Amino acid sequence: MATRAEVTGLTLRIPTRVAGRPTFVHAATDVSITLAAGRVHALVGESGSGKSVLASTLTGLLPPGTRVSGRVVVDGIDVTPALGTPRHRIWGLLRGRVVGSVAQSAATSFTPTRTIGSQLLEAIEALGGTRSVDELADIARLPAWALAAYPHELSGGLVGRAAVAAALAGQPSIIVADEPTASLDRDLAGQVLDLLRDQADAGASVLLITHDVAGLLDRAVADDVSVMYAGRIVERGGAAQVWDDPRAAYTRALLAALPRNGLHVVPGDPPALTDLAEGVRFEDRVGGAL
Ligand SMILES: Nc1ncnc2c1ncn2[C@@H]1O[C@H](COP(=O)(O)OP(=O)(O)OP(=O)(O)O)[C@@H](O)[C@H]1O
Repeated sequence: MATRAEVTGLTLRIPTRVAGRPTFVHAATDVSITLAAGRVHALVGESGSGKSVLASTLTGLLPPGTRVSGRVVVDGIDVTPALGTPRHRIWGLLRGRVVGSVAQSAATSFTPTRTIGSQLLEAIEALGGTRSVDELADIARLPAWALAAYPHELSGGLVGRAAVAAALAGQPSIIVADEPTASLDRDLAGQVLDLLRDQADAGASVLLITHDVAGLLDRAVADDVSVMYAGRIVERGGAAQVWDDPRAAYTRALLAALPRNGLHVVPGDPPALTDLAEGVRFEDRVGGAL
């Protein structure tokens, strides 16, 4: 199975200020993750655990001044030296063409005053894609009338599918989808997840960032799962193993919070990632509640 992207021992510290005092957000600590051809890798964890920042290393969009150690290889290219330089020419070659992004908020990723079809055409031309707008629409199961529509005329599900179509305009081999189902109901979310699954089945490597564990389970969409807590990967493995036999207390807590498992809300609050103590663990958060 070909490796499409590999993150190894990645630590990210984002400069920020708390009460006027300069400090760092511990967004990622010693993170390793592998994206392989033909597979959907789900990255799950509560809000603020560092999932989006980690994903932005694949597109070179880290916050300015982020301190980086570790290694990121995309499509065989070691992009580590370019991680802090969003305008580095390597990102112009990779963004959209090798790494396609499905935005967190699909609706706002389109210009409101232009039709979906014209924006897809523009993306294809800008990225030198060889698929036509109709082909993209076909892959994303967008009806023909949706191409002539303005973004606000489409339902959430259709905008979600249009966002997947846009991400595919440059025929990327890696697709990063950051909460692509965030504002969708269960059926519509399922349609978007199915599209991403189709892309993996056609050979792409998909990084699917979500806190919707129920949606992942319903569609059996993921092959691999990494669970992130406070900037660290606390569990990784094949989806069946992680869901059926979770090793980490945090994974068990996420699963117990699902309605089907009794809706046991994850106890306590996620830690702030500023001035995070070294080696902070979920077990410390819940104390004797486990
Ligand atoms: N530009 C930035 N400057 C300072 N801190 C940032 C910046 N971007 C993200 N962070 C911080 O990095 C940490 C991780 O954020 P991130 O968005 O990656 O979490 P997440 O797991 O994706 O959560 P969500 O699902 O809410 O997006 C948070 O503490 C966030 O406040």
